[in-house]
Amino acid sequence: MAPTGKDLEAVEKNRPIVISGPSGSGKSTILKKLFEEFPDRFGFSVSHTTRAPRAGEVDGREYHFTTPSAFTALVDAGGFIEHATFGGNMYGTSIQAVEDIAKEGKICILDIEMEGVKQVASHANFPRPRFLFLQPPSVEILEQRLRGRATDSEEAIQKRLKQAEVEMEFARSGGIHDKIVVNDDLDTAYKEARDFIIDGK
Ligand SMILES: Nc1ncnc2c1ncn2[C@@H]1O[C@H](COP(=O)(O)OP(=O)(O)OP(=O)(O)O)[C@@H](O)[C@H]1O
Repeated sequence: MAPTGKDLEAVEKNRPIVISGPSGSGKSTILKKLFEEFPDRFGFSVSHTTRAPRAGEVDGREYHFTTPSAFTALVDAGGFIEHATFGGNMYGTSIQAVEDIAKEGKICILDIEMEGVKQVASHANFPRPRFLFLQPPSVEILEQRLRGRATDSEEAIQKRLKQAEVEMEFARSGGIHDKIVVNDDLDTAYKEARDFIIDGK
């Protein structure tokens, strides 16, 4: 569905924030603190996916569950700000889903990976969000944190570290991000991220 002028006005008023950064850089940790401090100010958009719902998942809550043909039709109609295929399933953030958050008077937070960031930044008619990049202090510290999190296999950790180098180079040279926050001391990084998100500083 094409965006309506009125809904995009709401998006322009409550400009979404794109947060990106290597896996393990601390995006979830920072966002958790932000939502604790400001419980009503932000929202996550509901993504579309072609994967089957898992037990307990509700259409329109965890995801908008969609057939591949409906998904492709929405891609062709320019209805996504970003989309990608992972593990054989399509995922995407629709313009409508972001507008739904903005219409509630909330700022939509988009936690997306590098290819998605490029798509959002180059979208033809979606108002430009504000882009925040969260950077680990070093690849060595990132490795320690990924190991400390204990959620990934050795193979996954190596893959994430390699990808982290690519993403950090992209942030340095891409010219997209409005703010880069180095997540060394958590409280300091949180304050910097919050100042950017809340006050635009
Ligand atoms: N400033 C910090 N100092 C020490 N540990 C931290 C800091 N920030 C985050 N961590 C820890 O690093 C690990 C990775 O953080 P987190 O899961 O928030 O990363 P993420 O960017 O959301 O990763 P993913 O993209 O894989 O979801 C977690 O165990 C978290 O507790």
